[in-house]
Amino acid sequence: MERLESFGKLAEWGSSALSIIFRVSTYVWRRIYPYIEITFTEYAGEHLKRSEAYAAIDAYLGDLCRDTAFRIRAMTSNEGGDNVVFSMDDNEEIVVDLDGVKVWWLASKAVPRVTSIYLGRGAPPEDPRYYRLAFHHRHRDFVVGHYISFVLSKGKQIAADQRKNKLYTNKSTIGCHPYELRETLWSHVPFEHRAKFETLAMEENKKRGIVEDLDRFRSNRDYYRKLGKPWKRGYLLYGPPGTGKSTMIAAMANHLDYDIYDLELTSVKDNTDMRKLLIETKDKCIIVIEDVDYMLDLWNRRKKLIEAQIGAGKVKAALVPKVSDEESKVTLPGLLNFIDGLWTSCGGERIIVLTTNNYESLDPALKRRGRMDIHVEMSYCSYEAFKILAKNYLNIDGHQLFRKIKRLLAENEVTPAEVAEALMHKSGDDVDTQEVADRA
Ligand SMILES: Nc1ncnc2c1ncn2[C@@H]1O[C@H](COP(=O)(O)OP(=O)(O)OP(=O)(O)O)[C@@H](O)[C@H]1O
Repeated sequence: MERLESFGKLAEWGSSALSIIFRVSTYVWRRIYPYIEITFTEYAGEHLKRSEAYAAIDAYLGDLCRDTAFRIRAMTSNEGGDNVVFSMDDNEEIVVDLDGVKVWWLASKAVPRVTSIYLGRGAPPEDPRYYRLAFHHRHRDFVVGHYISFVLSKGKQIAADQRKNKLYTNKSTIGCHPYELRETLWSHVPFEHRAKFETLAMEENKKRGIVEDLDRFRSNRDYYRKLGKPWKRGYLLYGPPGTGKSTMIAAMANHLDYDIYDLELTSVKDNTDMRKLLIETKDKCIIVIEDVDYMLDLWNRRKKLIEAQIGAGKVKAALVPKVSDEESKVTLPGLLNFIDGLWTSCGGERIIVLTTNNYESLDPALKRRGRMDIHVEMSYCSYEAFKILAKNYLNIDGHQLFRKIKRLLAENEVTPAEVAEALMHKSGDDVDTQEVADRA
């Protein structure tokens, strides 16, 4: 017993002695080498939120880890699987030599004093990880004035290069018990569509107008804030099948570097679930509802049927047959509310795109400006659009047959999809103009 006690005391003295040695050596080290230390926990750059600044530093340091292989501790593969993302491990240190200016980066983690279990919903607790940057005080101006902003912009660029946009689709909520526990209402895959505005077959001035509108929208955060309006924009794309509506959405997402949420309305149980889906979307995204006329058509037919039954005295209003549990009960007012109601103010930088093959049949309430700000007609293939497709598929700017094709396109209605198909796997010498015309 006595032995144990003396052993305990010895251990206690040992740890106090170690702590004193550590403090003295730190003090002496600081006297010899007076350095400044910045802790990046609450850092926010001029135009960056805390999380964005942290992500940028993370990416910058991860990239440095890539060059110094012996420092790689944590490796995570992103969802594409073909791009390995490196990051610093806790308590790991990286020394960066910037042409004679030495800086030390240290990754650390705040250990909570009290152990707690987080059971809440919504945002998880703050990330306890943080970075420390140390440097000699004579480099203060360089580090604070130049290096940090360099790290933020470089890190942002690296993160953008690494990041793959995602294509989300909603899981069906029809037939689910209201209390069924679900991790998320959306599932996603990497978005691989390579469509760009440059390769989109469309009149040049129309295309330029859309690109300028998107760029204006993206940079207008303060403008929307000043007006007190939700930072969102509605696009209505209409035209016959195969004129490039889906291709245009992909080009928009690639241009803005946004994720796509492809909302399948027929899988949404009711308006409440639609609101839940909206709340789960992240900022900087395009929410797409394709073939909205199909859904509206369903509602109209259901409404007419019920009205006819009431009119014929077959049923009383109170006894209107219930919609089957297998069908979506989303309504037009629910959709309108989804697009511009209160719920859209829960996030920012969102674009809503509706597509339809039947513009005329759409309810005027859905088409009204302010709700759908930009209406874009995707039309049959013009000669100008054909030249873009010829460049895409055959890499040619002109050909002896172009004049004939111009005439044929003016006389026939051919979709860009049909032209694209005719040009596929052809070389510049065997373009079958008759095939283009035959498809009309
Ligand atoms: N304007 C276009 N520019 C370039 N390619 C196009 C264009 N329109 C169609 N295509 C080609 O045709 C294919 C089908 O087009 P897309 O799916 O974008 O048409 P859509 O209008 O969305 O059709 P739907 O109404 O049937 O959904 C695309 O994969 C693309 O290769």
